[in-house]
Amino acid sequence: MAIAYLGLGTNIGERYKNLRDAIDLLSKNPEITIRKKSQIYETAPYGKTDQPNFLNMVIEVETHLSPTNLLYYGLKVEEMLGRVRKEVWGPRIIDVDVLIYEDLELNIDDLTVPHVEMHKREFVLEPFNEIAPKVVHPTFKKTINELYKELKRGVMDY
Ligand SMILES: Nc1ncnc2c1ncn2[C@@H]1O[C@H](COP(=O)(O)OP(=O)(O)OP(=O)(O)O)[C@@H](O)[C@H]1O
Ligand SMILES: Nc1nc2c(c(=O)[nH]1)N=C(CO)CN2
Repeated sequence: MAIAYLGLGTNIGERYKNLRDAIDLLSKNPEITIRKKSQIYETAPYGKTDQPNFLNMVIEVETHLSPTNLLYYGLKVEEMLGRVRKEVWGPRIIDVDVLIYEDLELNIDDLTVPHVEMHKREFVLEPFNEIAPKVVHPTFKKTINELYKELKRGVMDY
């Protein structure tokens, strides 16, 4: 049994429903138990800025799935909700990212854990900090709360 954190994001269609549906599908998998859910945050688009605002949240799950199978199930949820991949960082019905999986650092074909960009993204760190401020980022050896505060202060240099 492992603890993992997933980031959810949506900026097309019925955004609240998209999050509800994604959580529903995640919890329908017998290998996944949702333990905590952050609030839903309305966030300005990061990276590619000429697109609608996002709703973002972070959830804590307990799972028997391996990191790769958790990723694949997240991709399946994206597919079931009708996401069509068009452009990197572009608009999406739902995005499911594996942020952290236990204290693992993995860099394999389809999966990099911790998520490579997570420490630079307020839309990830703010909800993550709400539900799990003490979780340690395995690469930087800093807590989510420390990373969040650093990002807010603008002192990140990695
Ligand atoms: N930790 C991870 N979580 C989710 N996807 C990952 C992760 N690491 C690598 N990937 C790969 O990235 C691909 C996701 O591409 P996607 O189109 O969702 O990127 P994006 O959402 O536009 O950008 P970002 O991943 O920076 O949020 C997946 O097919 C998956 O194989
Ligand atoms: N606010 C916000 N901006 C983004 C998001 C997101 O989920 N929220 N996802 C992106 C690609 O993964 C790119 N930019």
